[in-house]
Amino acid sequence: MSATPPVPSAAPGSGREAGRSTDPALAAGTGPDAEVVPDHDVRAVLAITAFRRLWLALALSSFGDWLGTFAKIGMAAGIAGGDHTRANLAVSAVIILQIAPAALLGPLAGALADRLDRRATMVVGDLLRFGLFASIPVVGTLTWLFVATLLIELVALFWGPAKDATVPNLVPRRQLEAANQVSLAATYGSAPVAGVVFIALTLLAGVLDGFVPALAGSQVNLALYVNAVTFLVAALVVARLDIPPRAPRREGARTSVWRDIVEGWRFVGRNRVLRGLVGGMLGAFAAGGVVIGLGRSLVRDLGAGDPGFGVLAVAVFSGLALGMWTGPRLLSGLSRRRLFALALTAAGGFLLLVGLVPNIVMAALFCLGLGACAGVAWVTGFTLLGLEADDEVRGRTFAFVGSVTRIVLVLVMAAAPALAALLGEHTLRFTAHHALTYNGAALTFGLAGLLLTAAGVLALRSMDDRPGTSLRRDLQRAWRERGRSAGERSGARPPWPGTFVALEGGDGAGKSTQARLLQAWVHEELGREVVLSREPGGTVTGVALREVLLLTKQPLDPRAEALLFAADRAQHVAEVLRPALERGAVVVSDRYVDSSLAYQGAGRALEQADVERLSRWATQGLLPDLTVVLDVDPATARARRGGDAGRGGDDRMEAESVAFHERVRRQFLDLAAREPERYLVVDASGAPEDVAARIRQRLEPLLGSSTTSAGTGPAGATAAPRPASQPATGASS
Ligand SMILES: Nc1ncnc2c1ncn2[C@@H]1O[C@H](COP(=O)(O)OP(=O)(O)O)[C@@H](O)[C@H]1O
Ligand SMILES: Cc1cn([C@H]2C[C@H](O)[C@@H](COP(=O)(O)OP(=O)(O)O)O2)c(=O)[nH]c1=O
Repeated sequence: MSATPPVPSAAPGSGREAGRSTDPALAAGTGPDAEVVPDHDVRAVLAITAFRRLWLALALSSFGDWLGTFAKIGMAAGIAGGDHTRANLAVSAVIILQIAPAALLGPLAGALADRLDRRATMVVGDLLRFGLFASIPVVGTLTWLFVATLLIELVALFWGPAKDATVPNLVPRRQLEAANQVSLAATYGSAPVAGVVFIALTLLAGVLDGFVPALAGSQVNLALYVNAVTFLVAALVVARLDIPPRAPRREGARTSVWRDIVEGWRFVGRNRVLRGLVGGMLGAFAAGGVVIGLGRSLVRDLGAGDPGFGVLAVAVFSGLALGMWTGPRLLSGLSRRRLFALALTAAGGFLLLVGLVPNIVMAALFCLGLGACAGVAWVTGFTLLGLEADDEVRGRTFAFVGSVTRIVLVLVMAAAPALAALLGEHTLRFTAHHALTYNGAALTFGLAGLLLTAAGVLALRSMDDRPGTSLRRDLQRAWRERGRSAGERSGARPPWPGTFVALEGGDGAGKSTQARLLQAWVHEELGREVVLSREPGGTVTGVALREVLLLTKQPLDPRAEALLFAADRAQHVAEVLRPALERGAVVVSDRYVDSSLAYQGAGRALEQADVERLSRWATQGLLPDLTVVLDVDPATARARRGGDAGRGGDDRMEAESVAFHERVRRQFLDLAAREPERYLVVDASGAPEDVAARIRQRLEPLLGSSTTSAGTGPAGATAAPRPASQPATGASS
C-alpha cells in the first residue's frame, strides 16, 4: 500500500534511508531538540530531474490510490445495498483488505523487492494496478472488488519499497529531508485533491451514465477509470527514469525478517521515550481506524450521502496536509515531545466533538482540526522516532512500528462497526422539545476521542523532556516565536538567566563607543554584572585568529575566512558568552553572527544559508536577545575611522570597496527587518549620547525583567570578567 493510510514506513526518507545516513548534518541529533540542519530548500530538491520525475510518479500514484480508496468504499457500500450493517461490513472489508497485506507481509515484501530491479518493479507494478483498477467496474461484483483490492495492495507492497529505496540514490543526503517533505506533500496533499475530484466525478457520472453505458450501474465507475489511467501515466513516467546503479546491500540485512521484527520490538520496549511514542502512535491509528471504519455511517446518520462523505474526507486530509506542512514550523520553539503529545490530545478533543455535534458543517470543521492535529503528530512522531532510535536499529524500529500500527488499524476498523452496533442508539432529552439522538457510530467516535486524549496525556507522562516547566508557559513562548526559520528556531535560547546584546554595523559606525557607554550604564545604573566582549578576538585563541583575519598579507579564500570567523565565534561562545549568560551577566558583544552574514554572506557573496549554518553550528544556536544595528552610510563611517587616531590603517575588511560596504550595510538592515522584535536599528549618524539613549530605551524593559539573576548587586557588579583580550579599553581596531 502506498498512500492509505498514513503509516511511517510508507514514506520516503523513513527509517530505512535515515538509518543509513552518515551525513553529520542529518545524523547530528540524538535527542528531540538536537540540531538537525538539512537543506530544506524544496525547490532545490525538485530541481533534480530524476527525483522530480519519481516525485511526479509518486504524486500520480498517490492521487490514484486515494481516488481508488474513495471509489472502492463508495462502491462497496453501494453494492451491499441499503442495509446499514451490511454496508458497514463491506466498507470495513475493503479497508481491511487494503491494509492487511502491508501489515502482515510488509517487511517480507520489502526484503524481496530489494532483490528485484527497482525500475522494472515500479513500472510493472503501475501497469498491473492500471489493469486491476480498470477491471473493478468491468466485473462489477463485490467479490471481485475484494480480490482486486487485495491484489492491488500486494502489488503496492513491492512498488513502495522500490520507490523508497530509489529516493536516496537520486538525492544528496543533505536534501533527503526536503525530499521527504515534498514526498509527504505529494502522498497526503493528493488526498484532498482526490476527494474533490471524487465528488466531481460522482456528480458528473450521474449526468453521464445515461449516455455512456460503461459508467452505468455505479456512480463511482468513472472515478475508478480515471484512477486506472493515473497508474498508466505513472508507469510511463517511471519507465523514462534514469536510476543510478544500486549500492551493494549490507550482508546480513536480508537474513531474517522475523529476527528484525523481534529486535525492533525489544528495542522499543526498553526505551521509555519510544514506548511513549509508539503508544501514542498506536492510539492515533486506533482513532484513525474508527474514523475510516465508521465515517460513512456517521455521515449517513447526519443525512449526507457519498458527497457528504467526500466532504469529510477532504476536510480530514486537507487538515492532515496542512498540519504536516506548517505545524512543526508554527510551533518550532516547543519541545517536539510536548508537541507530539499535545497534538494527540487535541486530535482526541476534535474527534470527540465530531461525535458529539450532529451537524455536517460543524463535523467538517472539526475534521479539519482533527486532520491538522493528526498531521502535526504524525510528522513530529516520525521525526522523533528517527532521532530516538539508534542508527543501527532505526530501520527495524520503523518496520516494527509500520506493521504494528497497521495491525491496530485493521483490528479497530473491524471492531468499530461491531462496537457501534453494540452501543446502539441513545437519546438525550433536555426538555420536552429538545433532545439529541446519538447512534452507535457517533458514540464510538466520542469514545475514540476520549481514548486518544488519554493516549496523548500518557505519552506526555512517559516522555516529557521538560518536567517542572509549565506547559502553558512553554506554549506561550513557542507561540511568540512561531514561524521563525530553522536557523532562528534552533536559536531559541536555553533558559539561562543572563541577557545577551550584540552590537552590529559597519566599521566605524560607533560600536565600540556604544559598547562602553552601555557597559557603564548597566553596571552603574542597574548594578548588574556586565561582560563586554568582541568578535573577532574575544579570547586568547580569538586574538590569534584576528591577526590572521584582519592583518594577514597572504590571500585568504572567502571560505577559509568564513571558517576562521566561525572558529573565533565557537571559542568565544564556549569560553566567554555562555558561561557569562549562565551566571546571569549582561553580555555585550561587539559584533556576532550577523557580521558573518553581512560580510561573508553579502560582502563576499558566499551562500547565505551556508554562512548561517556554519554560525549556527559554531554557536550551538545561541542568538542574542537583542541585536542593535548601528546604521550609518559607509562614507561617514570611513571618515570617522580616518579621524580615529587610535586605529592603524585600514585592515583587510576596511580596505574593501564602497560597493562591498554598501552590500554589508544593506544586509544588516535586511536581517533586522525580518525580525523586528529581536532587532533595534539606530541611526548612528547622531551624537554618541543620543544613540546611547535610544539603545537604553529599548533595553530597559529587557533588562528589568531579568535583574533577579545571579551576579547582581553592587558587590558583584564591579567584577566584570573580561575576555582575555580587553576590547573594552581603547578603540576596538
Ligand atoms: N555617534 C558618533 N558620532 C561621531 N563620531 C563617533 C560616533 N561614535 C563613534 N565615533 C567616533 O568614530 C570613531 C569610530 O568609532 P568606534 O566606536 O570605534 O566604531 P566601531 O567600533 O564601530 O568601529 C571613533 O573615533 C569614535 O570616537
Ligand atoms: C565578527 C566578524 C567580523 N568581520 C569583519 C568586520 C570588521 O571589518 C572586522 C572586525 O574588525 P573590528 O576592528 O573588530 O571592527 P570595527 O572596525 O567595526 O571596529 O572583521 C567579518 O567580516 N565577519 C565576522 O564574522
